[in-house]
Amino acid sequence: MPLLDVRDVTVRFAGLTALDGVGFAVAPGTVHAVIGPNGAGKSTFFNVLSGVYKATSGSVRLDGAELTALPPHRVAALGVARTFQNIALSRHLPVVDNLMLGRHRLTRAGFVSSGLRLPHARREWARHLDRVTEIAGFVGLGDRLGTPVGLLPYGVQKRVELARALCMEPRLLLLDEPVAGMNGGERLDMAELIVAVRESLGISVLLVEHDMGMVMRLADRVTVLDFGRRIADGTPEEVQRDPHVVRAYLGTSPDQEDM
Ligand SMILES: Nc1ncnc2c1ncn2[C@@H]1O[C@H](COP(=O)(O)OP(=O)(O)OP(=O)(O)O)[C@@H](O)[C@H]1O
Repeated sequence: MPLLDVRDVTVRFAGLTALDGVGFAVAPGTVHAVIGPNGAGKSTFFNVLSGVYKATSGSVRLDGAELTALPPHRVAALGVARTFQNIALSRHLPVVDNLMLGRHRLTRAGFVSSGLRLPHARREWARHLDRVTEIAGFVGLGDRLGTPVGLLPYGVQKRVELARALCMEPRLLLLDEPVAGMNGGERLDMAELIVAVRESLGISVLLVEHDMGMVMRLADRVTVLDFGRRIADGTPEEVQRDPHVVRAYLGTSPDQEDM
């Protein structure tokens, strides 16, 4: 059974069909990319998956559970965590606080609101801090826990965002343009980290990305959207050869073009 099963999803905004009957499946333990030219519907799709937009019709299931009508916090509780195109972190807070906020939905005592007055809240906080420290080490932020996020280089901030999503202990991680705005070295580091997330943690990754080199290297499977429709779905090699895809990208070969 696929981890994520997307069927016939349509999203209409007053007069405009942003997604038109899109379907595909994400297998457990894989990296799956969604690509497409500007305006193809990729962000809309991510917003449907994370509960920010409601699909006009169609269904999205995670391990059989229907996500389609759920608000974002319920989708997150079922195990879908996401990062954003533009960094969405508290810049003045240290890395550790940003990561602890990522754990909030997992807390029973609600250590943030209880202000650590109760012993069981303090114990729970310590347990979460251990796990946050472990995750920070995993993404290479072990020595940055006390640094305010705003003082970190851009590429490192993107890692903090990914770490915060991991702190939610997701089964599926949605990455919205994880290497946008990064330099070459930062891109390679991020690619390595995404592979590690899949291989060491066994978490499935669904990413939207414009950097074709990255997509072709990383993804096990690629779904291509154009004008809200799915025009191709397959391995990176299959998709690169697909004439619909080549045409959608204005006749250029996808592996030659940073779209
Ligand atoms: N909230 C909204 N209200 C109205 N139209 C919207 C809304 N969000 C997206 N759209 C429209 O839906 C279409 C798909 O947009 P979307 O942002 O999903 O594409 P995209 O593939 O993510 O593009 P890009 O690569 O430029 O980020 C576009 O025509 C866009 O203008």
